[in-house]
Amino acid sequence: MKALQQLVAFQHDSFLSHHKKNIFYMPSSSHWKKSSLKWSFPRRAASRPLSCHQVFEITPDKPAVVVDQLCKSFKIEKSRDSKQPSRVDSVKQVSFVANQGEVFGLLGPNASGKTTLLRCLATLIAPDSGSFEIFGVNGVEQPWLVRRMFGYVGQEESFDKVLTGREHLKLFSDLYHLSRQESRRNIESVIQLLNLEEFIDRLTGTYSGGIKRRLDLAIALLSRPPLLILDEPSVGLDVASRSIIWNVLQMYKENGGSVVLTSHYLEEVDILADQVLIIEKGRVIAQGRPRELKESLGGDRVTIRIKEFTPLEESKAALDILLKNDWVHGGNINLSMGNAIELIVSSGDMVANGIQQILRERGFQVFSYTQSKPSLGDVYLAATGRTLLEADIVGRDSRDPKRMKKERMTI
Ligand SMILES: Nc1ncnc2c1ncn2[C@@H]1O[C@H](COP(=O)(O)OP(=O)(O)OP(=O)(O)O)[C@@H](O)[C@H]1O
Repeated sequence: MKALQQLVAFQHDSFLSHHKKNIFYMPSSSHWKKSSLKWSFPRRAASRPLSCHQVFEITPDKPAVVVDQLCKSFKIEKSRDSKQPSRVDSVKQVSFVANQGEVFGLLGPNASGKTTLLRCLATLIAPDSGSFEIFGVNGVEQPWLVRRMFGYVGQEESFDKVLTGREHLKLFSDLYHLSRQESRRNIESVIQLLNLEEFIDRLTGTYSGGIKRRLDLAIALLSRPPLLILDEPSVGLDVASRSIIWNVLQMYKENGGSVVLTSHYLEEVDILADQVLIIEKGRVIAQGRPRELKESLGGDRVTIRIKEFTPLEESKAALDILLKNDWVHGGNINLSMGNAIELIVSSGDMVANGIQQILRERGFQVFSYTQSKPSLGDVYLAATGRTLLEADIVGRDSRDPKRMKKERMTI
């Protein structure tokens, strides 16, 4: 069923096989060198009206994605005596621009609206209001056209257990209307690229989560789209699969591809994304280049643990003492890190000695002390007053997995 949903989103595409005058991107890594696949992005003559089999031109002056004031809410089922509202506003007036040749990261805790936003972009659900463009084509007015421009990897599993990985790739290459030669060449290339040789002729029902995710990405890359839309591409993966996926995304970008991905891994967004949009409860709370966002906070970040697991009262008492110094600009207790004290302080080595001395004079031990430049986690904390992990726990509680699963099955 899930496979079918994904297939339906892509079955229109015969245009890819029509291009002969494409730009070719020759990959540089060893993966890509051994691969015969050249990354080719389709072109369109801008003056011509677009039709189902029209040739596209991805003009360099158009951003990959422009989202303008997008809103999406859902009706929720509830018990008669429930005091909850009957609708949930999943995405509230979100706007952003994702440039061509860049990775755009949507970062947010559970239930913040990331998947809903991506499903709107992937034309799987229609927004209630607002609009979006993909390479200059309006996705609300012409969803059948924008579907040809991206590969989509959703969060849910989308494989038929009784087919092998190779059979899935063949099925999708038929749905993309790739010529026999293109199909053979592209299938071999994506298998090599995602290191799938060992698994590709086994039934997908026997695959681990990491291999399934790699096959998902292989399918998304099969038609060589200029844009990838990826919902948490590395969630729950082992280190090896995660690094393969990260490498492939880096290469894809270096070769001119554009990516919009969601994540609630700060590290993933920091490593991969050129631009980041932080979203909470459906609203944009911060947006920019990761470095600029971090630098805008100023000062250093200090994390202190009084004990390995400090009682909350003890951490609070120590925090109160430290906040009295004018070189401490702010602080909080990180409950998800054993009640560690987190501070924003003036930069400099003197601070480290000062803090530890003050704590010892007041009878506190210092189990561990780290001082660093601000991270994306600090950007999130500064914008919301809580850590991403704390927000994740709250968000997880507000979800109704059964309802969401049912919804996804019926779209
Ligand atoms: N089909 C649906 N029906 C009702 N509510 C929904 C539906 N889809 C999403 N929601 C609600 O919208 C909010 C945002 O959900 P969404 O899945 O977009 O968040 P998310 O940031 O992707 O979360 P996660 O990281 O856990 O996947 C949640 O409160 C969720 O319960």
